[in-house]
Amino acid sequence: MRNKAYISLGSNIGNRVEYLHEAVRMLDGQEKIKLVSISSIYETDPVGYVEQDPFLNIVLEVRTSLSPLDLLHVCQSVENELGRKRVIRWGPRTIDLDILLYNHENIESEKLNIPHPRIEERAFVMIPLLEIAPTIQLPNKSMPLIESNEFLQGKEGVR
Ligand SMILES: Nc1nc2nc(S)n(CCO)c2c(=O)[nH]1
Repeated sequence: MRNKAYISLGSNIGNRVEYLHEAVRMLDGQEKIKLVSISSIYETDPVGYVEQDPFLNIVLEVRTSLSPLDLLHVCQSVENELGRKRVIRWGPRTIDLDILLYNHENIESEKLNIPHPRIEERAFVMIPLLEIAPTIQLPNKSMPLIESNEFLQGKEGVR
């Protein structure tokens, strides 16, 4: 399995830890996906639609022989299996899986944008990602994320 991908998982309804564990078990159970690393679980305030409960977030590193689109389909089937109902866009969800990175590829399509467009604005993504991949560098960037991201450098808002 020569492809490396990073996946962000979040849950803010019900037994959040169990939903995360079950989603990880389902991903790792796929023959074409191998779990390599899993971050700590972070409790995070909701961003986007803020009238909802806090999330638990993790980031995984996986190896896979699946194409980005097929990996997306697997993530979507895990969401459906665990009862994700898109009642309110950006609203509460039992489980949410977002593909953050796939090798060093840039993918822009209707169904899939990689790197995930909001990686650099979301501490709930960057902190667990950097925990498991401290030297990660986003495609088309000349520096590692930890150096290039203003948010992480504490410069955000300082002009
Ligand atoms: N803290 C936090 N806020 C979020 N807002 C949305 S939408 N989501 C779902 C992922 O896009 C989250 C999340 O996973 N964590």
